[in-house]
Amino acid sequence: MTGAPIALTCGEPAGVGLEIAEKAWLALKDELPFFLIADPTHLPGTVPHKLLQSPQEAAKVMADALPVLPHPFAAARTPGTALPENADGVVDVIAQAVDLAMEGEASAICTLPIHKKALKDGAEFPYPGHTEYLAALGGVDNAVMMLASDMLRVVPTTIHIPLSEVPAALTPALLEETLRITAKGLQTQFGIAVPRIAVAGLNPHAGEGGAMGHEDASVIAPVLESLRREGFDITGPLPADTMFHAAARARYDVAVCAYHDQALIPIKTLDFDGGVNVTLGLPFIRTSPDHGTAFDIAGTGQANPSSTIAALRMAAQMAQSA
Ligand SMILES: NC(=O)C1=CN([C@@H]2O[C@H](COP(=O)(O)OP(=O)(O)OC[C@H]3O[C@@H](n4cnc5c(N)ncnc54)[C@H](O)[C@@H]3O)[C@@H](O)[C@H]2O)C=CC1
Ligand SMILES: NCC(=O)COP(=O)(O)O
Repeated sequence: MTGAPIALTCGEPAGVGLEIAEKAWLALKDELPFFLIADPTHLPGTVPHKLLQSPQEAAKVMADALPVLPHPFAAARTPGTALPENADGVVDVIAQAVDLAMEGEASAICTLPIHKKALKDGAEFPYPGHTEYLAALGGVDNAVMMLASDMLRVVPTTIHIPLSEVPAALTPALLEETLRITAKGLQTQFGIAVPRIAVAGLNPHAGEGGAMGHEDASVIAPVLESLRREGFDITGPLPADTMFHAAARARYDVAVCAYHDQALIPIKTLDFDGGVNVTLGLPFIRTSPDHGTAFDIAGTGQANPSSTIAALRMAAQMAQSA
C-alpha cells in the first residue's frame, strides 16, 4: 500500500455511514489505505479501531484496525434521528478532509452521506449538497456531479432544484460548462481520450420538433452544435426514454441529462449497489457512495457497503493515475 491515504468523512452520524465505514474497512484493509474522520464515540464498534494523530499513520494501522482521525461532535449518535447539535460537526469534517486533500496529506476524499435537510436546519448549511460545498471549498465556480458504474455514467446538468425551476436553470452557459467539465474529467480522470457524450433532451421525445416543448431545439441543440464544431463527440438532444437500454448505452461513455432524476433513476435502477458519485472539476479527487443516509435501516446492521467500497476503490484508482 503506497501513497497518501484516502480521507473518508463520517457524514450524518445518525445515518448508515459509520456502519458502512466499518464494513468497508473489513473489505479493504489489505487493499488500500484510508482513514475515517469521525467522533470515535459514534462508532458502532463491530470492528477494532485505532485513533490517529495524523493521516500518515493510517497505512501502518490499516491491517489491524480501522484508522480514525478523531473529530469530536457535540452530541451522541442516535441512529435514525439526526440531532441538530451534530450538524456543525458534519460540515466541519468535510472541510477538514478537503484541507487534508489540498495539503497532500490525503490522496482523495470519499464522503459518506449527509442529510441535507438536517444540515440546513441544524447548521444553516447554505449548500444543496456536498457537490456545491466542495466547489466552494475548492475555489471553483462550478463542479459537476457524475454517477458512474460499470454499466453507465450519468451527469445531471441541474442538480438539487425543484423540477419547476429546471427549464429556467438549464441555460446554454450552464450546459456548455457542464459538457466541458465532463469531457475534461473523462479525459484526465478516466483515461478516455475523446469521450462519447450523449445529451438528453428536456422534454418528451426531445421536444418532437417543437410539438412537445421548445428547449431541446432552442437551448440544447445550439450548444451541442457549437461544441461539435470544436471537435467534441456529442450526440443529441436525444429522447431520454430511449437512451438507457443496453444497446443505446453501448454508444456513449456518459449521458448528460437535464435534471437530477432523469440522470439518477437509470443508474440507481441498473446498479444501486455499484454506483459511485464522483465530482468533476475540483482541484482534488472526491468520490462518494450513490445512496443517502438510509435512516430507515440505520442502527440495524443491514446497510450494504458495496457502493462505498466501489467509491473508495475508484478514488484510489483516480489518485494513482493523477
Ligand atoms: N452523497 C450524499 O450525501 C447523499 C445524501 N442523500 C441524502 O440522504 C437522505 C435520505 O435520502 P433517500 O432519498 O431516503 O435515499 P437513501 O439512499 O438514503 O435511501 C433510499 C432507500 O434505499 C435504502 N438504502 C440506501 N442505502 C442503502 C445501503 N447502503 N444498504 C441498503 N439499503 C440502502 C434505504 O434503506 C431506503 O429504503 C436525504 O437527506 C438525501 O438528501 C441522498 C443521496 C446521496
Ligand atoms: N442525489 C445525489 C446526492 O444527493 C448527492 O449529492 P452530493 O451531496 O454528493 O452533492
